[in-house]
Amino acid sequence: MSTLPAGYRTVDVPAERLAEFRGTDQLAFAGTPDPEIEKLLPFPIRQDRLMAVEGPDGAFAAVHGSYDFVMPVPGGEVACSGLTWVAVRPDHRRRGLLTSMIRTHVERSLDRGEPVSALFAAEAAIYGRFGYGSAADDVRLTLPRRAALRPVDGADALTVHLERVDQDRHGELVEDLYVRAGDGRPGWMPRATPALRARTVGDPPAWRHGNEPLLLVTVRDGEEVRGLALFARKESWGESGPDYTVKVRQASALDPAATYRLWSFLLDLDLTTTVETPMLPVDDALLQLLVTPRPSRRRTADNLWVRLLDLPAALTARRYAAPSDVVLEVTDALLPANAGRWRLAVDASGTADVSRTGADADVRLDVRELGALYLGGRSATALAAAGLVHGERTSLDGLTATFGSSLAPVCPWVF
Ligand SMILES: CC(=O)SCCNC(=O)CCNC(=O)[C@H](O)C(C)(C)COP(=O)(O)OP(=O)(O)OC[C@H]1O[C@@H](n2cnc3c(N)ncnc32)[C@H](O)[C@@H]1OP(=O)(O)O
Repeated sequence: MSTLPAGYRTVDVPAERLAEFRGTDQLAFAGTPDPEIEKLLPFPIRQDRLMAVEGPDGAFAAVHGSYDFVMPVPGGEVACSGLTWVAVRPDHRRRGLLTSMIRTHVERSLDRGEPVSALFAAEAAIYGRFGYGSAADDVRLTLPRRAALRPVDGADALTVHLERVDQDRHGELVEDLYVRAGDGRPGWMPRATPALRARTVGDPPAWRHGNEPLLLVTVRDGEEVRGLALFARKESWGESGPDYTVKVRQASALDPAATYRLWSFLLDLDLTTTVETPMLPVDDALLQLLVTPRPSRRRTADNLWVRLLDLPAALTARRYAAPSDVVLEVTDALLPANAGRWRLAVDASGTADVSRTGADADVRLDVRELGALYLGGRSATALAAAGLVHGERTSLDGLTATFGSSLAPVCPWVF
């Protein structure tokens, strides 16, 4: 059902209108057209997953797209429609164009058999109204040079190698280490296409903001790469000498020794005084290794927002941490098929059976909060303390235990 004002219509985006799609996005985000970026980095979204809204003059007034991710979830994975490139021209905003695009997005995602959608929110206040719940946080640390790490056996035997990043040669290696280091962590989206991998290692001059060209450091056990980081230094000279900053784009390690070796290299580069980490999960090994876990600066932010589109398919796609037999009463203003009472029966193996029931509800919540719980990074008990979930304390604690994940969810790159 369209909510568009008169004169507007939803349209596909043919190849010949890709420049107009980009231009609409740039108008909304104050972006600058850059042919060099377009040459170096192929457009990352499949043509058939781009949509636009035409205004009364026939030009694009709003656009959006989605990635076809396979998102890790606790104990499994799920087809996930990664909403992105959402943009409404400033001269067409607050007329319901986003609201209409969200309807298009959820309908098309469901038609493709994608039970879940996820996104990064440009502004955190936008997406809750559409049933997206804040499902993960990330932390970024600013660390002083030589921040000490607790020692790890075996780290001294590892070697480090430094080279400039080569976009053509290094994409596969960087992605391979990234996926293996993720180790099934919920939300850890793979960069499955060549276009996304190109962005991971891409280094167009317009992205550098005064940094040197991107570097790759690998940590090796003999010839085997056990860890790597993408980073660049920013030159700066103060009154008392060099004051460079190390900006780390990605850091991936396969074991504690490689983690130690990688970060001890990044934390003690000559001429530098400050190291900025990439987005890290809230339980990242670096946070455990720091002798003084009080960085110069620690910023915690909302990471993935998750929306259940097909409730039973989404809930059965993941495994659960504890057996359960609970009745959930769910509200969903946008997708009534998800609303009502559902029995979530989890067996000893963590496998769920989800079915409609007429039984009394143990826990009442909106689909937004179910999305927040989905990746295992939120507590039903804590959400209830904020008045967002309702039920007896034993039911809430049980739900918290059932939905929990041993690894905190995060996606360490923005899509
Ligand atoms: C996943 C991503 O791609 S995130 C990127 C989102 N894009 C941007 O931030 C780019 C700049 N901004 C824009 O393009 C637009 O202003 C958008 C997409 C944020 C909103 O588009 P609009 O067409 O104006 O939204 P629409 O008119 O459908 O508003 C729906 C509701 O959301 C609210 N809303 C919209 N944007 C915001 C916001 N930034 N903060 C808080 N509320 C918002 C509206 O007030 C409205 O509320 P109501 O239903 O109570 O009246």
